[in-house]
Amino acid sequence: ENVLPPPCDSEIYCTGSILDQVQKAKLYDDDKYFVDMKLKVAPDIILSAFKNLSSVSPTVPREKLQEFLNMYFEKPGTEFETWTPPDWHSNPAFLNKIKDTQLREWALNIHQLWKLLGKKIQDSVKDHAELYSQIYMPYPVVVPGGRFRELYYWDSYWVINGLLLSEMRDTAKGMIQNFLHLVDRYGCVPNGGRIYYERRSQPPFLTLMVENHYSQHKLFKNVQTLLDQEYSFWMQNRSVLVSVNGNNHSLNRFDVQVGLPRPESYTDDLELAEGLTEGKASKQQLWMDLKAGAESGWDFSSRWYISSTGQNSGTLKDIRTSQIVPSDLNALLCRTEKVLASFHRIMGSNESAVQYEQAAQNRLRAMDAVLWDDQQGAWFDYNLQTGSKHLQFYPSNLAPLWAECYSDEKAHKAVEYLKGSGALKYPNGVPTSLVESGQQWDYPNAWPPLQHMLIEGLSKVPSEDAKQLAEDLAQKWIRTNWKAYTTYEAMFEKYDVNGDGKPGGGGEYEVQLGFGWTNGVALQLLDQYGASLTSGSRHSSPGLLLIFLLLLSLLFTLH
Ligand SMILES: OC[C@H]1O[C@H](O[C@H]2O[C@H](CO)[C@@H](O)[C@H](O)[C@H]2O)[C@H](O)[C@@H](O)[C@@H]1O
Repeated sequence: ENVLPPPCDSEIYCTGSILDQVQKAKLYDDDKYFVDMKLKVAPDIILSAFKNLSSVSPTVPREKLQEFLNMYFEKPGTEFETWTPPDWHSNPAFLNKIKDTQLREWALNIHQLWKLLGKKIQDSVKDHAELYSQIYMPYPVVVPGGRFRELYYWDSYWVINGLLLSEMRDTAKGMIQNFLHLVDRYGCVPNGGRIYYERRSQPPFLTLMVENHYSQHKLFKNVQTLLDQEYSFWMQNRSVLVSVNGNNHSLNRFDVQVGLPRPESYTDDLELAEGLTEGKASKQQLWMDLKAGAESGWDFSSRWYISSTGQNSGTLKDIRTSQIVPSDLNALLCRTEKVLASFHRIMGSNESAVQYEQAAQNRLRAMDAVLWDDQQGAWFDYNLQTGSKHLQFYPSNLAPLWAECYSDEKAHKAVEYLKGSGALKYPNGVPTSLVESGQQWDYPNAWPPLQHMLIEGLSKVPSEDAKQLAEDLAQKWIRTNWKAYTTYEAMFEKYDVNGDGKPGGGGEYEVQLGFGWTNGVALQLLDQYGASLTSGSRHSSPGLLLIFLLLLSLLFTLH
């Protein structure tokens, strides 16, 4: 088990006795608080001061620990300087597309939020990296908000799409440059901008970020090289061979070969591992699969459970993320391969373009063979332990529609699957699953990125029916976000499908507000469907109400 590397090399933020004792003492409500604090002096001085302190009593009493923290650590959030995005202006064109005046006003409020969520990291983080867990970024970042005081990888895809609608091209470009810088430094994009995230990633959206931003711009050779490098990271470290009907298929999974508890959720991981009887090795396995769950972005969900009987059931202790081949990750990589092929064509490197096209075709074939279920009519996660699919509903079962990675008539079947799944009956969005596990990536929570991928996927299906469904889901989601906003004056990271404007819950931390991807998705839907969306239900739109009143008065006249 010692072969596994720790989450990072810092003996304060990722391993060691200070981390262990401070987190176990539960001095703060959230374990993330301590690992986000800045050191007041060099790590060596802090380590030897702690050594002295624990030589008196190996378990340092709570009050002494608090004194020690007051002396050597600063509260989180001090690493930013005051900054307002210079490319922010008050009237981006997309606002004029929104017909409902209340929604238009709200969109302007959301647009204003970029000024609060945009942060510039001080130069001292670059010059004295050893004092911070925050990773220095050369360009300003837009953070999700709340406890998330750093850049997040997959969140930023929706943030950047929102920034582009807000006509903040420089801020969006800076975000992308930060991610390219991270690939250059780490070989992949870490989960988020903290050193304790550096040995795991998140769903790889960088190529699609570049595609959206550079569509009207020149693509540079060095950008292409870094995108290729990120792709290689996923192929070299996250591939798995699946054998079906005598054929081998290469697909991808989330898999983090890193030991120890997650520093930012240290006591959660320790407590979860407590009852394990099989010794330390199985603890390490649990912690690896928890990190792989975090890498998936779905931390945590029944989606990653494999119980002792091989079923997709159980509790968080049954998490086996690395033993599951996810449909959405493979759909995303398929779309990435196609975009990388087109980038290489633009750059004139036809040989590489052909290789990527071939990779996309191979993946399509693998997804057909391993993930597609013709009887059900959707793509399901594949369990490597049992060699079977998990047939429970998750919006990720429809991800290939969003990625446009499917063959034949599958799209129409998938729309029928969705209609029959039971997931469309909720008034406030599509739930993350139909299982109430207490985890945040399950029922009754609905998450912005999943709503967006589903809506975009349906809107691309060549059928009026699917397009109408997409629009109906957009209306539901906007109404949920709007209702919560009118009640709490806030945008949340997730919502409750039954709550009529109620934020989501569950999982290991309180629901957060801010919120980067929620804002990005709301702006995208308001842009796309702004001509028809209303702040009330569809039936209370002024047009329909007027027709209803006219009919009513006609009836009265006839009588
Ligand atoms: O601290 C617990 C976990 O928090 C993050 O996950 C959640 O927030 C992220 C930021 O919005 C989001 O990307 C992720 O999908 C959420 O589940 C973090 O990414 C995890 O690594 C961390 O353990």
